Amino acid sequence: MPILLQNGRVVTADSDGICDILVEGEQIVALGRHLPVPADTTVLDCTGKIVVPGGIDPHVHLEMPFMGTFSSDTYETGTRAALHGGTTTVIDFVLQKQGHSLRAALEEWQGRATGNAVGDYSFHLAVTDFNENTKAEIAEIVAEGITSFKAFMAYKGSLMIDDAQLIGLMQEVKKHGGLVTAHATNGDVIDSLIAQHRAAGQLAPLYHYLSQPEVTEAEASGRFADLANYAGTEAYIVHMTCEGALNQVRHATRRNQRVLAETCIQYLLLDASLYQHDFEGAKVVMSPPLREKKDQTALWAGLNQGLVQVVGTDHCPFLWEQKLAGKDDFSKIPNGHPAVEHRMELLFSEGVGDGKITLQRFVEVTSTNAAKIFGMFPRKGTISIGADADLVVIDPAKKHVISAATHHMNVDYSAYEGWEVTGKVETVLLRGQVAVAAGETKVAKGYGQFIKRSKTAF
Ligand SMILES: NC(=O)NCCC(=O)O
Ligand SMILES: [Zn+2]
Ligand SMILES: [Zn+2]
Repeated sequence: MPILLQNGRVVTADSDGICDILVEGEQIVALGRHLPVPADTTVLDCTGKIVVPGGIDPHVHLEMPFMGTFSSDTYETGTRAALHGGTTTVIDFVLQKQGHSLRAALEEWQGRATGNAVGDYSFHLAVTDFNENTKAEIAEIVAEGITSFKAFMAYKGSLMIDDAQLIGLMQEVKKHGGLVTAHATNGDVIDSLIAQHRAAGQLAPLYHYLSQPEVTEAEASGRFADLANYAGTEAYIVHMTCEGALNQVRHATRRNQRVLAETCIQYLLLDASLYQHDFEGAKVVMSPPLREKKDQTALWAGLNQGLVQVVGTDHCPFLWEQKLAGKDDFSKIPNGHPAVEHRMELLFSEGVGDGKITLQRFVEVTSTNAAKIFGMFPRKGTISIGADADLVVIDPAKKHVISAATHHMNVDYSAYEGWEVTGKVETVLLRGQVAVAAGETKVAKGYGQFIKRSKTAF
């Protein structure tokens, strides 16, 4: 049955105006003022509402085996929570196990996702062991629509690759038209600082933060950019937190190099003062850690300067009970925090509402740029005829309070507990189906599809 979204303020990365949107099947079939209403059409009155493209969060970890446990959102709970916050597509990281193949890891992740996802999803492939066998697998992975790869420059012994592997990965991925992304922090220096703090009996969450000073991220970001420049590849830095790392991107642009950057909602809104609160700080133990106010200012500016193209979440929730594994030693606290549900509402409220970014920038950094960078545009990331009808209707004036008691993520706390935000995701369409309306999920487990991506870069 067709759906007509009538009279909303429809905002894309390059347009903004009152418009009707007609949806038939999975796609948008017409756009315009006062569109005729075909028989049997469901009409959604969007007067006074803002309609934006479905959000894309290119950085999530669902049911990820990590630090001796699994992140607590499954494909079902995580993609459902994402939909409630207007994120219709997520890109998760498949992690190769060192000594094993990329294929084995991909099959493991497909087993968790297939038939379970509520919202759409895709995969990046994290190469944790680049060798001749892995190298030979890259071409077929790209051909299957997994066109982005990740290097961890930290987490030695489980995920980290060294610079020799990194340059090899860049060269191979380049051959096949893919994109290399990196968790760009200096793992060796971090491990050394962790060891120093532990030896001194400094075991509280604060020392997680102090083990990853800004220089560890700035140095690795610069090294990643330099190696990509040598290899002649584009580079994408995930979860950038600080001014020092951003300056490395700025430096790269001066030699006309394309280094793309993603920050995450928490780095724009939360800061390192949260680590002072004894073990409570474990809720926001993540890598890299939260930083300082001056870094938040630099990141907001980076969004407006076009140096930071994407706001993701690095959604990687752990239940409080899981966090307690590090009660007596910060290095055992599972790293990560929950955010996938609130990225868009938080950025709308604190970014657009507070005048830090425009509404069109909001659309770019929550959806369009990720669709372009990761090869999903114009199927995803915009509102145009022929695009997937992934649409988010926002009531811009509605206030609501974030709480673990009401969120949909499978985690028993929120870093944003009690925050009042202005602007509420009211209705969400995913591929032509109403997926969320008035706080209820309208699509079932299994509705979410794997999205095969093209090689198209930004
Ligand atoms: N970020 C984090 O703390 N956990 C997830 C793994 C990663 O992205 O580094
Ligand atoms: Zn990371
Ligand atoms: Zn991550």
